[in-house]
Amino acid sequence: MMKLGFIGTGNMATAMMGGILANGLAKADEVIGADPSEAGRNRVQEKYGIHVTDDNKTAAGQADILVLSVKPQFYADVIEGIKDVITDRHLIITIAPGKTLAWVEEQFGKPVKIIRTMPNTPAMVGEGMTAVCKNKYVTEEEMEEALKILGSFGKAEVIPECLMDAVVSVSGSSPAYVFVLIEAMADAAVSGGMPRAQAYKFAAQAVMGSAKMVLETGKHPAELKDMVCSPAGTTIEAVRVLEERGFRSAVIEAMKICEEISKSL
Ligand SMILES: NC(=O)C1=CN([C@@H]2O[C@H](COP(=O)(O)OP(=O)(O)OC[C@H]3O[C@@H](n4cnc5c(N)ncnc54)[C@H](O)[C@@H]3O)[C@@H](O)[C@H]2O)C=CC1
Ligand SMILES: O=C(O)[C@@H]1CCC=N1
Repeated sequence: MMKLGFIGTGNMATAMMGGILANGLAKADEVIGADPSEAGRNRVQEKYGIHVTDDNKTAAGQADILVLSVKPQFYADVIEGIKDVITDRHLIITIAPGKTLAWVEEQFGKPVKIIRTMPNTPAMVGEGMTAVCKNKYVTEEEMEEALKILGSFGKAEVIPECLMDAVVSVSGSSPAYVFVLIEAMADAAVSGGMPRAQAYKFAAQAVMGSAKMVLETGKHPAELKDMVCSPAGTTIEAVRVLEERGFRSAVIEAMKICEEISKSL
């Protein structure tokens, strides 16, 4: 069995580990996480029983597949610190926005197998969406192996690298916009008299069901919207106000900023 390492055991690493361990793609004993923060290390150790260390080199040396799960700002320093122990045995998985295959390769300063991905936190509940691309040193078999691991916590799809910034916006960051939407919907339901806990459940289930309809019916979202809007009914009035307040444009403009920031990192 391959050993799996994580440099940085924060939110995204924790979400990925959860799916990988729950689906038996690795045993806790085969996973090691490195993090300078004691609280961060304790969290994953208590939750999953994996090995932890405060030394990135130790984790990198032991791992066959190594996920760089730190913020993009720390990538250069982290790579500088581990590159000596990285060999042609290693498969490096990146999850940072903006960090291209070419840039990461250059930081290592030698031929290294790199798979660039963009996951999202719904990985925590097995409903992640991960975009994947690779550099020329990664074989098709290694890519298959990586897709199995990344597919253990949701959907994983190969895309051309030039789409990665759009992916950051549409699936990497988008859970945050959806959480804001759910929170706002629940606030309105509370204002209508519903207890808060129940309001979150109703709002979240409606969002999940709507997403499932898009994925499973193959119908255009506009057609699905029209099916909800009864003539002279309640929904079309809600849609009218959303359009008047620029809901659609707010989403698009927010996502374009997100994409731009990703490009600049
Ligand atoms: N949170 C999300 O929804 C997503 C995050 N990402 C990417 O995942 C990466 C990690 O993000 P999060 O987990 O959200 O951040 P986080 O802040 O939760 O976790 C980062 C972890 O890295 C540790 N760390 C800091 N310096 C380190 C070093 N020199 N060596 C080892 N560990 C170090 C921190 O102590 C922290 O535990 C980022 O590149 C982010 O862009 C990608 C997709 C989604
Ligand atoms: O906010 C961020 O920078 C990361 C990348 C995608 C989701 N979270």
